[in-house]
Amino acid sequence: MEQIQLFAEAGQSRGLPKHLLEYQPALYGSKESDTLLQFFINNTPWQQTTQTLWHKQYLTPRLTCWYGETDRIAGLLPWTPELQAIREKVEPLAGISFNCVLLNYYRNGNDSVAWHSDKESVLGSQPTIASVSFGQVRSFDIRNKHNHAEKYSVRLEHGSFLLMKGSLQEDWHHRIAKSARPMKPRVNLTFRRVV
Ligand SMILES: O=C(O)CCC(=O)C(=O)O
Ligand SMILES: [Fe+2]
Repeated sequence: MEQIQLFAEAGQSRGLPKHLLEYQPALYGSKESDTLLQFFINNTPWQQTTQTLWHKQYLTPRLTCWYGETDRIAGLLPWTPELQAIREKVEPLAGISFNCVLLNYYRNGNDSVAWHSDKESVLGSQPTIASVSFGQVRSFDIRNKHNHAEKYSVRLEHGSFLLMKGSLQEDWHHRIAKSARPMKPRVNLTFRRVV
């Protein structure tokens, strides 16, 4: 029997469930990825929101910004040419169209996103989400909600593409963990379709 491979050095761990995640390392070449990383860092009106945990408010440990064109979410900024271009590149790979995108800015290893799934009702059941990453390679971990021992990790490289689909949001949690090692900035874009 094959053993689950955890935390591969780069790219996707062996045995990554293909019906849940599709990984493509170089959607963008490294020069273009450098330009896009700097562009998004410098030209996005980043916000640090708050989260409530056990009746106490905490700053979300990363910066975020929403863009798109749906009435179902308030306060979306209009698409920019740069985001439109990326959207047009990922839509054929995803096989669906997207109407909003969440930008995440992880400034260093202390920035993170805790275990969660993206299963807001506005995304419908079994949403397909396209994720594009620029900058520091970070580990994207998934673990089965019903069996935490079942887990995988993908190292999301500069310019990479990851498609989340099927029952990923229903049956699995995902996260970008903090790192004790020094980490350079990373920007991630998750394209979603609000229905
Ligand atoms: O930064 C990432 O790769 C994941 C971000 C994420 O999970 C989200 O935006 O919901
Ligand atoms: Fe997520």
